[in-house]
Amino acid sequence: MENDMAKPQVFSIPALKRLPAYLRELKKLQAAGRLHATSPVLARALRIDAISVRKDLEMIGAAGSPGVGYQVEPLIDALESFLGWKNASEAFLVGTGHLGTALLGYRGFADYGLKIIAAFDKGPVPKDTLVHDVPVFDFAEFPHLTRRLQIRMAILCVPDDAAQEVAEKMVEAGILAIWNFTGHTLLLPEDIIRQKVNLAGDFAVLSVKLARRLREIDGCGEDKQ
Ligand SMILES: NC(=O)c1ccc[n+]([C@@H]2O[C@H](COP(=O)([O-])OP(=O)(O)OC[C@H]3O[C@@H](n4cnc5c(N)ncnc54)[C@H](O)[C@@H]3O)[C@@H](O)[C@H]2O)c1
Repeated sequence: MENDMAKPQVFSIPALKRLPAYLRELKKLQAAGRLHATSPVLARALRIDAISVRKDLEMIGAAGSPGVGYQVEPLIDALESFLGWKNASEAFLVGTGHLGTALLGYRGFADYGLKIIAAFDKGPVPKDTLVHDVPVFDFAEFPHLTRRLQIRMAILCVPDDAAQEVAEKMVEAGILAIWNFTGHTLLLPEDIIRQKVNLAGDFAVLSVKLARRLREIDGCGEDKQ
C-alpha cells in the first residue's frame, strides 16, 4: 500500500505567488481594526474570484466560517508560518552593482521575512564598506561566513558570465537556495533550490500583449472608418 506521508505535497505555483498579496491585504485589514475577512472581500482586493480565494487558503490549511469569513489574525499567522516568514530568513547577496545595490536598499524585503545580512563582491572590497547599511565583503570571505553564520539562502546579482562559477561556489559553501537575478540559467545539483527572476521574459510577455492590443485598437479603427 502506498504511504501517503511519503508523497510530496504539490502546490499550485500561481496560488503560492498570490500568498504575499493575501498577507498584504490582511495586514491592511488588521491595521484598520478588522477582525474578519470574507472571501469576496479578499477576492476583490486580489482581482480574482472568491472560489479561488477559498482554494488558495485551503492549501495552507485555513478554513473560513460561513457568513463570517476568516479570522484576520490567525490567518496572517497561518500564512506567515506556511511561507516560513515568521522568523526572518537570513540571506547573503553577491554582486553589489546596479541591481544588487537596488535590492540592498529595498526595505520591503523585511515584510517578506527576508533579511540580507551581508553582501559580497569581487575583491578587493575596502574594509568597512556598507551599502544601504549592509556590510560588504570580498567574495573570498563567502565560504567561511556562510558556514559560520549558517546561511542557507543567497541572492545572485553578478554579471551573467560570472553567474555559474559564483553559484557553484555558493553551493560548495553550503547554500541550499539561490534567488537568481542573472540572465544565466544555472546548472546545479538537483537538490539545490533555485528561483530565477526573469525580467526580460516578463517584459517580453508585456510587449507581445501590448503589440496584440495595439493591433486590436488599429483593427477597431479600421472597422469604424
Ligand atoms: N533578472 C533580470 O531580469 C535582470 C534584470 C536586470 C539585470 N539583471 C542581471 O543582474 C545581474 C547584475 O546586473 P547589474 O546591472 O547590477 O550589473 P553590474 O555590473 O552593475 O554589477 C555586477 C556586480 O557583480 C560583481 N561581480 C562580478 N563578478 C563577480 C564575482 N565573480 N564575484 C563576486 N562579484 C562579482 C561586480 O563587481 C559588480 O559589482 C546581471 O546578470 C544582469 O543580467 C537581471
